[in-house]
Amino acid sequence: MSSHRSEPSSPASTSPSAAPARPGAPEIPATLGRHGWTAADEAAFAPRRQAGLSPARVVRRDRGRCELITEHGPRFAEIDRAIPADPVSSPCTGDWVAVGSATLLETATALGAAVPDAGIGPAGPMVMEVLPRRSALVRSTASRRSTGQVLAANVDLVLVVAALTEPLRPARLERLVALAWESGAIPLIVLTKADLAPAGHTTAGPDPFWHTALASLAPGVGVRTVSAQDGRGMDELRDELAGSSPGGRTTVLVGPSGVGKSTLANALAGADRLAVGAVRGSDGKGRHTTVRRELIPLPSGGVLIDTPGVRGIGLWGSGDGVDTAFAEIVDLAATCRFTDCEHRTEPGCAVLAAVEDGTLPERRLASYRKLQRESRWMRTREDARLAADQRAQWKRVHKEQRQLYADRERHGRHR
Ligand SMILES: Nc1nc2c(ncn2[C@@H]2O[C@H](COP(=O)(O)OP(=O)(O)OP(=O)(O)O)[C@@H](O)[C@H]2O)c(=O)[nH]1
Ligand SMILES: [Zn+2]
Repeated sequence: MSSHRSEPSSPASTSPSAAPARPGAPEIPATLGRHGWTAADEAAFAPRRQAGLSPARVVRRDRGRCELITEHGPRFAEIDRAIPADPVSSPCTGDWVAVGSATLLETATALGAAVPDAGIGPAGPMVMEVLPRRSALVRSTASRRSTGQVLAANVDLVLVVAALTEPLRPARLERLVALAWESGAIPLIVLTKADLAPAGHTTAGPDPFWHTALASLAPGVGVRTVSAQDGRGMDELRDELAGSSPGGRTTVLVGPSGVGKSTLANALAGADRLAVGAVRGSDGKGRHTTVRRELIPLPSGGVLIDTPGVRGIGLWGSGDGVDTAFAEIVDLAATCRFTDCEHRTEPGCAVLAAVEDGTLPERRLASYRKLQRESRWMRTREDARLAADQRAQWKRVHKEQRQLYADRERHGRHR
């Protein structure tokens, strides 16, 4: 339902040649440049190139293989067995990977008769290495067997989406913002459906009530007010996503159902997102069927990652389930010598003893600590006095909101 009129032209997305680079900087393959690959990345990759590898970005992860954007366009690739298969180490959407060639025989063995149709070609690509991530959105799992699942990698910007037509939900927003910070990305709150919101929400910022509320629950976090319906705020948002660095930013959308994430993604991505079906490699050799676009280069610059897993991240639980999920550690901790034991260096620590004798996997303790940090952050935010202040604030905000809606209803839908 994109209704924006002007689509800022972007040389990076239309130029068939390599993206412009600083003098002396290595050339960047155009397809990769559109997906965020920079001259600095290329320079760092040089030794791997010399070893015959080439860079690619993971668009989608299927069970046994990946869909990649390579310098020759989209490709399916197998994953080398040397890469650990756990949900943290193995490639996920947004990862940059080093790709080598599998022999036809290996490919054929792995994929059977599907080889020619899958467009793998005579020597299909093989993901040999996941390059170091600069950020990772992780879904923590309560499962004892894993420490979490990486849902998206190398994300720069997390758009925490909320609709102005719904009451502000402080705890949820805080959790999503915390999650964004935790991932290594930068959160940006996007308030949608400004066309339906009370007067006072402008491109420059939300009305004073929301503004005060957001400033206290997400200090230092930018806020954008948009409407995909009438296009307001969209150009500013596009600029934000494009960023100022050559590769543009990689952005994800998070937030509950119905706040307008799909609508926003469509407005940002234009027709690109709707490209469903056969995609032909730029060399004309391979034919690929793209079921769903989950890593989308934006016409105005930057890359959008939009996967169902990422969208819903952080919407379950509230961080206080940590102790339930790690009940055995809580039990052990009850027998530590010191009641305020942090299980780090304290003498008589039952938790460390259990790690020592192998009954508690160290990984599990690390995971517990990570989640505890997150939930401690939440608790700080929920400090009693602050919470009371905030409650009063929300009451004012909601009252004001109701009043504005009521006025609007009375005076018709005009401003
Ligand atoms: N008036 C108005 N309606 C909007 C706007 N953005 C989204 N909507 C409507 O809000 C409803 C929900 O939007 P979606 O984009 O499907 O929301 P979503 O967050 O993607 O929801 P899920 O797909 O369930 O995650 C749809 O009916 C949209 O048409 C907006 O800016 N203005
Ligand atoms: Zn202890």
